[in-house]
This record gives sequence, structure tokens and C-alpha cells, in this order.
Amino acid sequence: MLGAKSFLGLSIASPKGISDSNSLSTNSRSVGVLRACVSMEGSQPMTHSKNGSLPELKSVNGHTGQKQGPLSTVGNSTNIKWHECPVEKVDRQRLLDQKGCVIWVTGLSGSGKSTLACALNQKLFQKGKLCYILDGDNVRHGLNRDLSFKAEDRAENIRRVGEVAKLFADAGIICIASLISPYRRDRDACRTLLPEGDFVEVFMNVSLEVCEARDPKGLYKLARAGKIKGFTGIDDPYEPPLNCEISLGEEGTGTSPIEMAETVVAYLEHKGYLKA
Ligand SMILES: Nc1ncnc2c1ncn2[C@@H]1O[C@H](COP(=O)(O)OS(=O)(=O)O)[C@@H](OP(=O)(O)O)[C@H]1O
Ligand SMILES: Nc1ncnc2c1ncn2[C@@H]1O[C@H](COP(=O)(O)OP(=O)(O)O)[C@@H](O)[C@H]1O
Repeated sequence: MLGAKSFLGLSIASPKGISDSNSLSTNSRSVGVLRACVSMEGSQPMTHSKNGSLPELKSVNGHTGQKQGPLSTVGNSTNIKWHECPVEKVDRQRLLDQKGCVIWVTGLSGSGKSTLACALNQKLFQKGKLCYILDGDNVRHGLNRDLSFKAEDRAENIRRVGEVAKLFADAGIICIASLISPYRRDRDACRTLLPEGDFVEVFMNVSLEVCEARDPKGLYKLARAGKIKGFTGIDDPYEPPLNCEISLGEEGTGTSPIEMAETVVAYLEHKGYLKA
């Protein structure tokens, strides 16, 4: 039997006998969410309860939708206003029982960034944690298809992915961004977009020799033959991190993609990102 709970105008089924979703396990909470059915009655904005549980419904007559605060100018956008919503990051994190953050994976082409991203995604998914991968190669198929590999375009590539990753983190999701991101300055700029600790820089510390020997796409061969100009590590720079949170490939961090993923999971667990 299921008892119903009202949440943001949705009536959400929760297991009988459990009054507050804070005490639900991830699985039963997910079931509750999956069984959510739309109920437009009583749809009202919310305030946060004092005990930090799910937001409470605010007893006012509807939401005016008015934006608070002064008009601002940001870049080329003039007369804009930030709009707040009563459902906040903390609420989404509680729903997901995790903390939103960005795992930024950097390294040479062929260093294993995409492989690690997938292995990490799988490990976290198995633990009931929601992740999303922003892979350089993939994002260049859409959002960043207008960008080349010259330094200023790489910078814009990183900037956009950093901003998108920030939105995913705000959604409460563990966002894995895997890009060469060769310039320290560009990576550091992404770090500053997030609250302290929420940007976890992971360096694939794999030598050019190893990456070149792997060469799964044959790109190093083309670069050596002069058929690709400005290829990272060959005739374009790569600046390794000076102060990253995790450096993989070093002793104790494992050598297989699974072991490397376990190292990252252990870090996230230790830092409290795998619970709300
Ligand atoms: N000139 C040059 N230099 C480096 N890489 C190149 C280049 N041209 C194409 N590719 C392919 O593009 C992938 C890297 O894209 P990114 O968006 O991660 O690069 S960057 O962060 O903007 O530097 C990279 O993918 P990975 O091998 O997965 O790193 C390559 O497949
Ligand atoms: N930890 C690892 N040990 C050995 N080979 C790996 C490892 N991680 C990835 N590889 C292999 O290296 C190649 C490049 O991996 P990939 O994840 O595509 O790198 P990147 O995304 O950095 O270009 C692939 O052939 C992959 O199977």
C-alpha cells in the first residue's frame, strides 16, 4: 500500500508508514518519484521547512512569477533579471540523495578520458547515483560544432562546457566533463564557476609515448605526418595541472579503467558527494 505526498503540485506516492522522504532509501524514493502523478490542485510555491526536509507548500494565493532584484547587464545581455525558484539545488540533491558536482577529466588524446568517464558513470549508476557525461568529442558534434582547435576556440569550448557542467551540478547531478582542455587558465576559469570543492580535477597522467602507442583513432600518425596541424602534444601545447584533486596513472590509483573509476568513487564518497 502506498500513501500519497504532495510535492510541487505533484502527488507522490510514498511507502506506507514512512512519513518523511528523508527517511526513505534511494530505491524507495525513486519508486515514489516514478509513481508521481500530476495533480494541479493545490499547486503553490514553496518555502523550505525549518528542519531541512522537503520544501513545504507556501500558503499564498498563487505565484506571481515576478522577478526580484535589480536589472543587470552581463556581457552583451542588457536589462536582464535573475529569477529565483522555490525549488532549489538543495531540494534536488535531497531528491537524488547526492550532491551535484563536476568531475573535470583532462589529459592528452588517447590518455583514457572517455574510457574513465564511462567506467565512472557505470560505477556510480550501479550505486544509484545520477551522472551525465560531457565528452569533448561528442559536444563538438552539436553545441560546439562551430569551434576549431585553435587556442581561442579551445578556450571557448572549455568555457561553454564549464557553464553547462555548472548547470548540471546545480541540477544535483554528478557531471563528468572529459576534454583535453590543454590550457590551465581555461580549466581554472571553470573551477571558479563552482563552489569550493565542487570542481574535482582529474588528471589522466599518461605519457605522450603511451598515448601515441595507443593511437586508437590514428590521429597521432596523421599529426606526425603533418596531415593534422596543431595536434595536442605534437605541435600544440598541453599544460598538466599543478594542483589537481586526483592524478590517475600514479602508484596507488590503479591502472585499469575500473580501478581508476574506483579511485574517483572513493574520493567522492570520502568528500560526501554520494549522499545529500
Ligand atoms: N588538433 C587536435 N588536437 C587535439 N584533438 C583533436 C585535434 N583535432 C581533432 N581532435 C579530436 O578532438 C578531440 C578533442 O576535443 P576536445 O574538445 O576535448 O579538445 S579541447 O579540449 O578543446 O582541446 C580528440 O578526442 P580525444 O582523443 O578523445 O581526446 C580528438 O579525437
Ligand atoms: N586504463 C587504461 N589502460 C589501458 N588502456 C586504456 C585505458 N583507458 C583507456 N585505454 C585505451 O586507450 C585508448 C584511448 O582511450 P580513450 O578513453 O578513447 O582516450 P581519450 O578519451 O583520452 O582520447 C582506447 O583504445 C582505450 O581502450
